[in-house]
Amino acid sequence: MADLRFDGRVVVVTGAGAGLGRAYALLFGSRGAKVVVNDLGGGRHGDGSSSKAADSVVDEIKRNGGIAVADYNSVVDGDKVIKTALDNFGRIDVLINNAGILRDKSFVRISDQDWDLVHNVHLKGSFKATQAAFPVFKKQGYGRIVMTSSNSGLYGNFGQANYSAAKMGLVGLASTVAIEGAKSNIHCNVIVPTAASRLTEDILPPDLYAELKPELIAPVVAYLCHESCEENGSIIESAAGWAGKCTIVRAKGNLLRSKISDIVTVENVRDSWEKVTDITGAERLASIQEATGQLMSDLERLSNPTGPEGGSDGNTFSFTSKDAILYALGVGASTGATNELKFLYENHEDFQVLPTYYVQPALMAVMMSRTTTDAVPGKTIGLEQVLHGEQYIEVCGEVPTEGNLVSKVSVEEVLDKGSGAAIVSKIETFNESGDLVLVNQTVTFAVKAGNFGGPRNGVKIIPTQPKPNRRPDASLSQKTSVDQAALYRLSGDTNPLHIDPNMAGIMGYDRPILHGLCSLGFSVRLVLRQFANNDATLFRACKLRFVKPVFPGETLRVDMWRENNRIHFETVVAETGVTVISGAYVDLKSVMQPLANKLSASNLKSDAVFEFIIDQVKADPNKAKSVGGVFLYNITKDGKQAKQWTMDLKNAKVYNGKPEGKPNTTLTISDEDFMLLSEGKLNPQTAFMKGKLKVTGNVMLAQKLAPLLKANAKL
Ligand SMILES: CCCCCCC[C@@H](O)CC(=O)SCCNC(=O)CCNC(=O)[C@H](O)C(C)(C)COP(=O)(O)OP(=O)(O)OC[C@H]1O[C@@H](n2cnc3c(N)ncnc32)[C@H](O)[C@@H]1OP(=O)(O)O
Repeated sequence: MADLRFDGRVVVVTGAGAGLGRAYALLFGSRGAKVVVNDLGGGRHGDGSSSKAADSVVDEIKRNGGIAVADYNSVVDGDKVIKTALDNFGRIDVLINNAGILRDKSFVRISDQDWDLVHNVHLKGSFKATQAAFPVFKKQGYGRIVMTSSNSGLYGNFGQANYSAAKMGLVGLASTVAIEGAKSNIHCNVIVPTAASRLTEDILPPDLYAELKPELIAPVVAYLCHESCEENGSIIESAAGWAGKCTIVRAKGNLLRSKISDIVTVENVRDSWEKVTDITGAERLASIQEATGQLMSDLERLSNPTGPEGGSDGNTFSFTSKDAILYALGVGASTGATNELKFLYENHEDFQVLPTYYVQPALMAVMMSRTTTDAVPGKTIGLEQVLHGEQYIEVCGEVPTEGNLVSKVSVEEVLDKGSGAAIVSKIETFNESGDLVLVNQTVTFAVKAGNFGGPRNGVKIIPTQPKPNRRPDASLSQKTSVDQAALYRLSGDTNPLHIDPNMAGIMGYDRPILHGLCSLGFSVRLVLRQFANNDATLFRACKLRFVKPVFPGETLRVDMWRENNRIHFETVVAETGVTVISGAYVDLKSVMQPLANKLSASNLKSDAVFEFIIDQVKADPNKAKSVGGVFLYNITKDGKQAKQWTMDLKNAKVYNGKPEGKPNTTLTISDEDFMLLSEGKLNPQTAFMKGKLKVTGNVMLAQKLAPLLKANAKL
């Protein structure tokens, strides 16, 4: 590989008259850089000044065929140092803040002057020079900065309180400069050298001192400043031909209270101290956002202390009909929609819980246990990095419409997906008699938790299924509300990602995203509407993958394909055309047949209440005068009694008598009668009997329908 060169680059090294600074300057000079050799030429305690030190290094560089100029300014006037570079070479690419002095004294003996001088040279000097160079770097979209810290700063050292404080200050300065510069390709790192220099000559033992040649550290600093080096915001320690990255780690720690309403007592702290200070499994946090995210995670856990870690009653999920109704509202059920009142009114003769509500006990159990957060080896997964990846739910027993359910969570496998980890959890849920009634499988996608060496493909994960290769058999759309997530979260998933713009920002979204389970609830409900006449008892199972986020306010279009009792579906955001749920299906116990099939002789002989869909008329938003509606009739086995009917007359206000229908089917009615129908003042059966509502086109439909309705009318 080619040598790493700095041709055309201008490098400023402060304190370059001797020691490390000199070694840096010589190395950069020998690699083609134009070097500004800054040195005030003072003593190591910050006294005096002379041009000698800088001049001799400049001479040395020149003797070796390099290009260099001397600068004698104090770094406290950092802008002047940078000006020297600009005046002589017209640019600056690299700044090494290296200048330093010592004023060692035991802590109580440090005078204000000792403190100020040390801080001025190390911390303020680095600030001034960097601040002067920064706009130039920003303008040219390139810059490399090195701050010089010390083990004395990282760990403390007797007699160096002023120096330690300044050196640790440089770490903070570099961390923020690194963040602010990143988008302009400005990198800022910290070097922690241990070298033989005039600052260390009487501190280190002589034989060790001899081994600590600055020339062994200079290549590390030079590499950090090369355009090919991507390191940014790091602390690199180097000495005697060794280098390693230093980092600050945080213990797993411990919650000091059980729930949000508790206070923290001194005794709580004492009792937790062992866990607070146990650094087993300690982690490096990548950013302040990660720290905030984990804090939010903890607050979440304190606010919902139902799990074993929260400290109360395991994975018991208690719910009433009110909770199920709140959920139904959260996933878009409406009293204005055909046959959905039963999901919203506890006194309805056929009150039902939407089957997807039964993912709630599973999700709550997963969120409240540590099984997911601790699933990836060597990492603790924070709430700020989890997305709902996939979901499977199967109703395998009698689930009550209110009561208690107990769930058991186990992690089945953890998949290494590169960009993240997919944590596959199985949740079995039991009713109060101990019978297994639900099986859920949740795939949690932990962003940036991949590459841990785990398997990529699972054996236990329930697979998604590709959609059939044809146009959808049916599509239904529904717009979510801008407050959809605000409403949905009241059902239990209070993850701030869905309501708090800050949390959304931490996860890289410009606004909060909708709960995956809310999109799932909308989608499955529309499948049930299309193929199960909204009968939740026909639901058996469902599987899907969340492939892209949904934002509250977007319209969900559910495209459906029927293959026997399996309804494949895909959910797309209508406004953008982006697929948000894929590989999905709902398995029904049986599918409500289209009218023509339903009217077959064998069905009529059935003892069961006979239900059928007369026809489905799709609303066409592009045609203001079309009508959307589902005509639903329930007729007893002998076909005599019309038990119930409903018309969904959405978009009907401008109806002109000729709605769009399925091919070959036209429903005809006058404007006036249509309005009466929509207001519930005219019964559809009466309308049909009186010839006010005509079904034409679909001959079979019309022919089979007429005698039935006539028979009813005679009653
Ligand atoms: C502890 C508490 C538990 C908490 C549970 C959840 C709590 C809730 O409050 C959280 C939510 O509701 S979040 C909202 C719903 N979810 C979403 O919006 C996620 C949408 N999906 C995405 O953005 C991407 O798929 C994304 C980001 C997930 C992946 O995208 P990429 O990183 O670009 O991955 P990609 O390159 O497409 O694929 C890489 C490998 O990963 C697999 N994969 C992709 N999406 C997946 C998904 N959704 N689930 C599972 N695996 C997924 C790919 O198949 C690929 O693997 P392979 O190459 O082996 O096929």
